[in-house]
Amino acid sequence: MDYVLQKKLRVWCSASDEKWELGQIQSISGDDVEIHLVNGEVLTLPPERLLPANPDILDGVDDLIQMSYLNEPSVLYNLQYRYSRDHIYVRTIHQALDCSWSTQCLFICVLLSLQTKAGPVLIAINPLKEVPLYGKDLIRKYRQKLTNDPHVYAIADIAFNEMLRDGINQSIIISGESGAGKTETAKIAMQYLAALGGANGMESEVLQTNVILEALGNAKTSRNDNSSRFGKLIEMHFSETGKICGAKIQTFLLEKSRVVRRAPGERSYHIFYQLCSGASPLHRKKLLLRDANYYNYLKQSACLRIDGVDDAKRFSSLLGALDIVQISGENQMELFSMLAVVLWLGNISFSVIDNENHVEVDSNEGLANAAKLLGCSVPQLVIALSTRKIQAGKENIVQRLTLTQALDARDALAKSIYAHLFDWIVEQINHSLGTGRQRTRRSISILDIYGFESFNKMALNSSV
Ligand SMILES: Nc1ncnc2c1ncn2[C@@H]1O[C@H](COP(=O)(O)OP(=O)(O)OP(=O)(O)O)[C@@H](O)[C@H]1O
Repeated sequence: MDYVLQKKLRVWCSASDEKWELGQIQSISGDDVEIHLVNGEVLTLPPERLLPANPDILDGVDDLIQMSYLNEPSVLYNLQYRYSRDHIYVRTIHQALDCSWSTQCLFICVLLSLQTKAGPVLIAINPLKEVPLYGKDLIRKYRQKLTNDPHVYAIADIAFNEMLRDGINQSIIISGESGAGKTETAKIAMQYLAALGGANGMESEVLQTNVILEALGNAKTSRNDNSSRFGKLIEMHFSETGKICGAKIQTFLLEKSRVVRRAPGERSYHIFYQLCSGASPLHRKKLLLRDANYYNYLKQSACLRIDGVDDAKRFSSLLGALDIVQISGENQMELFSMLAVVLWLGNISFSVIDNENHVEVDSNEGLANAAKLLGCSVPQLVIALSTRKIQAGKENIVQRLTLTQALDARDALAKSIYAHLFDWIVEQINHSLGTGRQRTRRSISILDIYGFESFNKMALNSSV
């Protein structure tokens, strides 16, 4: 900073705690530094409120390491400079990731290609609009090294080449706040790897898994219309020649409570709305299906639609993806009927029958349809939802549940069915993608998970 003061260079001024302003030092008198801001204002501040700014020749550099000063305002200015020109990617290295600014930038994803140590890092700022940065032509350019611009493709390319060259598995970690663009970024990386390793149709199977996982594991939240409510690790396996020969998906921490409860304005998992609006008349009849607004679990948060999203169309894409991933027609029907069970469970109600708040199950359509789809009798479901068995000595005593307990039991059953369904579909996908059949020791894993936004708590070297 002494040098900057001496030479009267450009500085960042922190006049208030929230905002940094760019200016040029005009004069120094004791502890007072007079700065002319870019907007014409003149400020007088002590040196500790100033940080050195980079010369304007470095405005918008595509690698943060090229910057002379790597302080918070300089980095944020660089990101904003590039972002306003639709350059949403910036390269850096993990040592340069300073938690003071990285946790403050809302829309940031970081990709790491790890071998035994942390590899290159890419910062992506969500454009929240279509940008002309993707597609076959660009994939070819990155593949043929015709461009060196920072990009997810470049990161995937490094991972791919290192895997092939050294025969060592690679990992790409994607981190960022909700809505930062993690899932989209993971898909872009997968598309690049699929284009490189495409051979026998396995690549389209791998890509279609996203459609299925998003239908079952994503939902509209207040921050993101397509928020992943689970974490996932996708392992793509390659042959010695770099062809995709299998994949394995691991999922973590599905938000089960969303099935039965959520904040107003948010939705449950997309698949429920897709099923209700897209199922064929035959499916509707078999599944005893009604419209989404008929189901308590869906209508409670007063949000049945997402602007610009056609749930029926998405359902037809889902059916296509289930076929491509080779989920049999029978298994698809099992999946849909269990989803219908969950919906009907939410319509089951209870009546208090005594002054101790004990209940009996109301005999309604929800009860009859849930029992029918579950393949049990109505009395069996009534017992399961309104009573519990307690062992007293050698005897089993059956106790009626109170209203709160019965509602909890019903919701717990719905959540448990959904969570098992989610795990089951992932198992089916893994089976179809040939997990474990070939151990090639060549894989690229892509981790897309929320909750790693705080880089000061994240040990990059140990997180894979
Ligand atoms: N590269 C991109 N180009 C265009 N739009 C994008 C891009 N990345 C993200 N988006 C937009 O931002 C939205 C949110 O992105 P995404 O769902 O990937 O965020 P996320 O970090 O995975 O959020 P969550 O943690 O809630 O799942 C996307 O639905 C898409 O509209």
